[in-house]
Amino acid sequence: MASTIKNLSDFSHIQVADASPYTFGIVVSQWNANVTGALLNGAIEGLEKHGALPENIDIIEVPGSYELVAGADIILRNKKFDAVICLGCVIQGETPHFDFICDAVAHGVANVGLKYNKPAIFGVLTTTTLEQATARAGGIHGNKGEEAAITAIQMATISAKY
Ligand SMILES: Nc1c(NC[C@H](O)[C@H](O)[C@H](O)CO)[nH]c(=O)[nH]c1=O
Ligand SMILES: CC(=O)[C@@H](O)COP(=O)(O)O
Repeated sequence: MASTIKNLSDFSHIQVADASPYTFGIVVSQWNANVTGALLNGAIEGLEKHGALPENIDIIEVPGSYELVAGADIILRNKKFDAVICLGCVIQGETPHFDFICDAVAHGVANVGLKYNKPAIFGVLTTTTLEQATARAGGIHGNKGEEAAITAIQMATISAKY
């Protein structure tokens, strides 16, 4: 398995840019709040560790991961963030509902970034178990929220150059 015993959030191999010039929007879903709360903490820590100013980080909550796209659209329509981070946790149940949500959110986040010409980062866990989710929200496999924050910084830096 690709992620077996690996910390997926190890960024020691890259030079992360200075985040202080940039503004960030974070949209976080309330479903599986224990997990998404840990993702949010990881994202905030990741941004501030690399210089992002607390006053340059706006956070909004939405009900579920499906609403992350609408939330990102709303904040991008009202404020020119340098990047938006979408954080959620979708855990598979008994029906294909999981597949529809994950597909809609993945494509929706990509499309909202293109719509506003801003980096929109997909920081959504899509797991078959709660244990897999917690392992990726500050557990043995790192923190997907921190990963999303680093990605947002790097993409905001690239976007600012072109
Ligand atoms: N089952 C999960 C959901 N379901 C709710 C949807 O995201 C959405 O809010 C609803 O379909 C109304 O539009 N959401 C998650 O974030 N995680 C889940 O595991
Ligand atoms: C991902 C979901 O919406 C999931 O929690 C729904 O569970 P189920 O497929 O058993 O209805």
